[in-house]
Amino acid sequence: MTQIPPLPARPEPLAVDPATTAVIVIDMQNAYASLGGYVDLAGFDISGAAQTITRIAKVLDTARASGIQIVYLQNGWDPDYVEAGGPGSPNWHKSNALKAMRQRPELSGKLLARGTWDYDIVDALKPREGDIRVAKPRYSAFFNSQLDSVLRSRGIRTLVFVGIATNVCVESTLRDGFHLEYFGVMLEDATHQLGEEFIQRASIYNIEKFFGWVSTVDAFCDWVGALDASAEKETTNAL
Ligand SMILES: NC(=O)N/C=C\C(=O)O
Repeated sequence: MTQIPPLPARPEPLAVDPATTAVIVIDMQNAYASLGGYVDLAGFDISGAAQTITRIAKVLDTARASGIQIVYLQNGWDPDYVEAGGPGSPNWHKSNALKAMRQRPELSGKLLARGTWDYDIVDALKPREGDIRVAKPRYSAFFNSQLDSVLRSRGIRTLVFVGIATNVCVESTLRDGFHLEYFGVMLEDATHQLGEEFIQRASIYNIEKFFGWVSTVDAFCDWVGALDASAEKETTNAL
């Protein structure tokens, strides 16, 4: 029986079984990754998003080809924003999408509402057959969502994170996953921050030091490729 090599990661290589691993795609929606989407309209620099999309596409192609489960998260609310909460919710006060719509009423109903272009996953990363989609109404994908039961019912133990934004929904979800006993690995070059570059480094530090492991797109894809090659060799030898 083939030994599964550990996934190269920082601060140390991590024992990962691809059969109990999911790639978690955080909020790769037009809102976060396209010009004219919510974060662009709210004044954030999204010039790094195009490169992030290309790298995520490589991770997803590799994962799909070797049967690793992919779970897409989609951030947002119903078209009437009931799920966003009213003034009694900190989300009403802190969500820059809700603030932008209050300041610019012409945007009302257009940002992060299910059924809008803003809410949709970007064209280059559309989910395929076999991928799972989970809706999330808050930064952490574990809150008020089906994520935990979707993962636990499939025996998933390791979460490989890609998506936007590193310092908000990616880090929030990885942290909550840690507290729920999931092993979280962030592919640093398949994520992008909201805010200045030092913010990305701060999240990487936090994850590496306290909440999980940090790896890269190439390291992950090479690791998957090596697993596939050794499984193929084993099959050939058994014939
Ligand atoms: N997907 C995210 O990280 N979102 C960050 C901010 C927001 O949704 O307002």
